[in-house]
Amino acid sequence: MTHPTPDQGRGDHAAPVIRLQSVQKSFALPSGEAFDAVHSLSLDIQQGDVFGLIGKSGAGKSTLLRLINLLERPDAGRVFVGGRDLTTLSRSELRDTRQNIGMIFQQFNLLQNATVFDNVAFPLKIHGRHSKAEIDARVRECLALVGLAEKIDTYPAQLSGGQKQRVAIARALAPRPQVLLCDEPTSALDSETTRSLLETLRDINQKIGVTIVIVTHELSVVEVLCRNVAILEKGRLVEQFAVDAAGEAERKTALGREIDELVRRREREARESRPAQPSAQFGAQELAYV
Ligand SMILES: Nc1ncnc2c1ncn2[C@@H]1O[C@H](COP(=O)(O)OP(=O)(O)OP(=O)(O)O)[C@@H](O)[C@H]1O
Repeated sequence: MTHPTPDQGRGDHAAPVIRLQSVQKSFALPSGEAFDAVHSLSLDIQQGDVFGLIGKSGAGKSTLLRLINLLERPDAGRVFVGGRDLTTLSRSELRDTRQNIGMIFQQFNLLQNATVFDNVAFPLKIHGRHSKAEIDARVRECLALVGLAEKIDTYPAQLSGGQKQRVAIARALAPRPQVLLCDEPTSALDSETTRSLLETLRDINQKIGVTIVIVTHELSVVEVLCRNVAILEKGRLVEQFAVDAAGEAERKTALGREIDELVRRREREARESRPAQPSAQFGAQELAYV
């Protein structure tokens, strides 16, 4: 099976790269009752977008993200990525299709006993479709993309948190996915490292057109990185808007109003040519609603 490259995918502006149709996911509580973590939710995400998922703790953000690559299988509804309905695929078809969906996590999830090279090469090697030379070239390309070319022979234990997350990004991008799912990718990082990682993600989105879906509890991450954002409450999508459309519509949620306020503040500061202070960008106020 061949996967469309991001470039191929970009040609079709009408079809979303991700389409969730009435997806439902329940978990069994210890009492035996079912708890709806994601409740009949529909969502389209366009190719090349940087899309944020936010909401209070327990709102269902991570579950929703994991439904996109079927790490969580929906109890009902359909999940389309790159035009394929993942819910109808066999195990081996799903394994193939997941090459089109990279993912990174809060705790990086690197192979500790493997070098940076072997970590990034891993998804290419397990598929057995690439020659040694192709793998070598692709690993170097991906490490250059995340600014870590010189760390190729290093082990994860020798890297900082930000560098580990960059390796994870390089590994996720190695199979040339259309979609990169990010589950709280900056939560384990300090504010300086967060800022630099967000710049890298934005750069990658612009350079290769990969669609980024990011779960975060930091509103500043949405404000700095995302083009569109969806707000979840109790497993439902309650609001969705373009981040740069601050002030154009009344927001339904407190989180929506807070994002608007952050965007407006940044615009005011830009007009007054007064750069925002790092502490104001990644401060405690973003955590207040968790
Ligand atoms: N495997 C599971 N088994 C049982 N309950 C689960 C499971 N995974 C998630 N849940 C429950 O589903 C709800 C949604 O969880 P989820 O992790 O998606 O929320 P979240 O918005 O990402 O929260 P946080 O910001 O705290 O990570 C929570 O109440 C959680 O306890």
